[in-house]
Amino acid sequence: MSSDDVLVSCTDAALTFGRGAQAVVAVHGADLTIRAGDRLAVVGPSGSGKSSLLHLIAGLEQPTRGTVTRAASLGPYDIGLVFQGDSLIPALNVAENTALPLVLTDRAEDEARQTALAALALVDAADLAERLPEEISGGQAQRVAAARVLAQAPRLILADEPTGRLDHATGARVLDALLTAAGHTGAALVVTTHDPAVAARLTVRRSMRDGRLLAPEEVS
Ligand SMILES: Nc1ncnc2c1ncn2[C@@H]1O[C@H](COP(=O)(O)OP(=O)(O)OP(=O)(O)O)[C@@H](O)[C@H]1O
Repeated sequence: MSSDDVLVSCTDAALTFGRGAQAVVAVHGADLTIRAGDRLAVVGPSGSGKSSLLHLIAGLEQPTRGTVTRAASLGPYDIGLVFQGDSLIPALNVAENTALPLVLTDRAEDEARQTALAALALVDAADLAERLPEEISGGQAQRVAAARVLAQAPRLILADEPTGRLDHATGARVLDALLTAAGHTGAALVVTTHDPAVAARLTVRRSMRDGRLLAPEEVS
């Protein structure tokens, strides 16, 4: 695989919150290369640093040591985020939220809506299209966030515990949808999870323990 395929590379990338006695090292020098088509699970218990690592990869946090380099060709809309917490815009309904990345990149409104509805159907959320975020549950919001990234068709999908608040069957469906979307576009997919069954669906697994990213465990 040529170096052209490298989307993000982390070299000894560390992230520390706070200073002195209060300092929390969320990520100790992590080395990681993400290439087009990669399917990576970052597995670890709560507090092990998985979200912090994703934030470094996404550029939402700057490393306090080491480097995180993103390919020059990777624009902001080439990275799709499915993150924990409220990421939907309260004043927009579910269909509008899902279509937002497309509208922001100047896609025609009709086309954006059709793409959004198709993406919502893929995660079994088509019936939520006209509801406002305050009218859906946390688990449903997680599915909508997944649909939004499917509609966006980015080159790198970063999903932070995308199945965390979902029952097993719905979680599997969301993961199916993310894998299908990544397969269609050749995007790289990075999923954090504490669930070994979710991790087993991805090609490479890396464990995090106390902020340390362990060596890759590749599976065929
Ligand atoms: N903004 C912050 N300020 C201070 N400490 C933080 C901050 N964000 C995370 N941390 C700390 O960094 C460590 C790693 O947190 P992180 O959220 O990355 O773990 P995680 O593995 O994603 O956990 P979870 O699965 O519960 O989301 C934890 O000790 C956490 O308390």
